[in-house]
Amino acid sequence: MAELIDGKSVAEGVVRRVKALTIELMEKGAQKPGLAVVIVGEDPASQVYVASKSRTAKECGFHSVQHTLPAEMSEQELLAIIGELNADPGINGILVQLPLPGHIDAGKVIQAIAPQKDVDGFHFINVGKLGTGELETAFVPCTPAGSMLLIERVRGKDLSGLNAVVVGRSNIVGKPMANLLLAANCTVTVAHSRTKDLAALARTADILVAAVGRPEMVRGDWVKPGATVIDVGINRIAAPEKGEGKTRLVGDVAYAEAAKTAGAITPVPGGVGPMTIAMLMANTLASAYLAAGLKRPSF
Ligand SMILES: Nc1nc(=O)c2c([nH]1)NC[C@@H]1CN(c3ccc(C(=O)N[C@@H](CCC(=O)O)C(=O)O)cc3)C=[N+]21
Repeated sequence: MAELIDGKSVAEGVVRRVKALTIELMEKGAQKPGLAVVIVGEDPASQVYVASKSRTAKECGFHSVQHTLPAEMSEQELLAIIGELNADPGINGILVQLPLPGHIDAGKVIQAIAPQKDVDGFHFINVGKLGTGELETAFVPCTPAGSMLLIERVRGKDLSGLNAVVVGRSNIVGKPMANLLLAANCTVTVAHSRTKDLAALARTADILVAAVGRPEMVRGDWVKPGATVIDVGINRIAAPEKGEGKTRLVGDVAYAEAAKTAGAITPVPGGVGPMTIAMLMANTLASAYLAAGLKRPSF
């Protein structure tokens, strides 16, 4: 049976360290790290995540502001708010919750965020830094950054020569994940919906990352014995066994099957999800350290 990778507990450790480093920063005379979370519209799932981000920011000792804006607001109004946050010296990190309503160009909004406050790591400057290995000053997207910390817990920091297969090629997870694994000396393959014989490819992976958004797509017989399996998916599916109208969360990996063969595997919930929020705090802290002219702490 695979080792269960406890993302919740690793995330709690990251938050504890952020909290301690926030105190150290303030002892040096700098101001509190400030995080602004912007949410447009009333999507209930988004509301839950945003509330959790604001709560964790407070727990870290941050200055935390939340802008909850009406779904009908114009792109221009949103860009004006981003401009104000860019200019506000009390704010080190800006996160605009995605998805945005259809009449707002998300790409335009993301590129309007000052790169040094882009704690999601979605701005071209940060994408380019990750792609060229400028990891000292890049902001790395939170989900792949958190996944990488979990992989390092199992396999150490140098992943030289390991085969990594990333299933999914999104800008938010798959591509940055592939770049991080490459920077750690893995041999990386990025698979997607057009990949031929995905199961056979997955079976070559010492590190298998599933980030496709398809419930339980990765089956037990896709997993190489001893592999480290990172399940990025969070899918809510019907759970009639729990009662009529009930739902449950599952990942992109069929957990019970995969856990028989894997060496280590992340659960859903309690795996990558909590790490995403913890790394948002770590990125905001890093931004505050850099703004104060200090070396950014590593995680
Ligand atoms: N600009 C932007 N940045 C994001 O990072 C971002 C976003 N937009 N939009 C939405 C997604 C989603 N996301 C999650 C964060 C934590 C959990 C999490 O903590 N999940 C828990 C449980 C969740 C539950 O019970 O519903 C877990 O996996 O254990 C999930 C999802 C960040 N996102």
